[in-house]
Amino acid sequence: MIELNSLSKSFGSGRGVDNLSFTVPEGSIMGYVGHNGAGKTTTFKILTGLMDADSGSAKINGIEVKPRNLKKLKQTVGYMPDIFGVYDRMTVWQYLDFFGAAYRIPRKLRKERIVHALSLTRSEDMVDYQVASLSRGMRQRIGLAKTILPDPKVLILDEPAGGLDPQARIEMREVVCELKNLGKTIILSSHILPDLGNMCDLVGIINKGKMEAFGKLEDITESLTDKKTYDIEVHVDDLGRTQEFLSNMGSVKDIQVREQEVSFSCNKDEDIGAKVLAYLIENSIRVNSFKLHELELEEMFMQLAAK
Ligand SMILES: Nc1ncnc2c1ncn2[C@@H]1O[C@H](COP(=O)(O)OP(=O)(O)OP(=O)(O)O)[C@@H](O)[C@H]1O
Repeated sequence: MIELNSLSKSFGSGRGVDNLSFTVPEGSIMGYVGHNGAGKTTTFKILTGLMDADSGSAKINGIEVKPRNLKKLKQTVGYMPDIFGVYDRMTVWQYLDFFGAAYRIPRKLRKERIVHALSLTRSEDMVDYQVASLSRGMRQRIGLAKTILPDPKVLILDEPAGGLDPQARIEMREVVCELKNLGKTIILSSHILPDLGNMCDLVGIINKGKMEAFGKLEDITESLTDKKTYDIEVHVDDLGRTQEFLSNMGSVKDIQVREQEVSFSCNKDEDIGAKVLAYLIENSIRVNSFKLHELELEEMFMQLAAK
């Protein structure tokens, strides 16, 4: 479990983080979302003991984040920074073996751990590759393999999918979900917002050092909207009539027409979707699809960041 309690850090005139409090239960994934400079890396550096907070406190699996607990924290937390050094002249195996030794994993156990880390990150094929020759996606996977070598219970991953193409992002997401299935507690930051929506149990949206929203994605979405929006796809010849019917219905507002789609909104508490659909069908409108518009993480983020 990761617990932050009124954590603050400022850099002179710089912002850092301001009064952050949140809890990530054991075995869950939290997605940490924010623009560049929002305060994600600062949070991570404080949690991993690389930087001291000005005030507030934090605990990871019951261990207080304090300089005197640094050794215990290192055994509990694996941190993958957004930019990490790779030792270009080594092969992947040498690289992992080097870090395994640095983590003081006994030589006998090291081989087994490296094989396991390579298998979890689907990097077995790369063992003999020179680190210098790896693509960005491969490097990220090797970086993650290195992070999980000492088998930490908690993982803090700064932009693990940063700069990856869509296929590599999907693979990274699958690897992270597998780590969760092994019982790890994970915080990861990302700018790839839709990816986070699918995999995270909790989402935190940070803006200018302050947590603007934290919780389950559905709950954040719910709290952000005071209206419901429906998207209706109709036959192209029925667009005009659909618009006309909708504008004659009470409670319907914000009607918009785009290509083959018409959207409209109503108050959050009003349940008029079924009524509108029945009305359109009774009037021979050829409805291809009729659905409630889910607020995308991206849209939500833009709303909060615009504050
Ligand atoms: N060492 C430092 N000295 C001065 N200001 C800093 C320092 N580290 C961070 N900051 C400032 O604190 C704020 C938060 O930075 P941080 O790196 O935590 O953001 P971030 O959300 O991780 O951004 P990115 O996505 O670009 O990594 C920024 O305004 C940054 O300029």
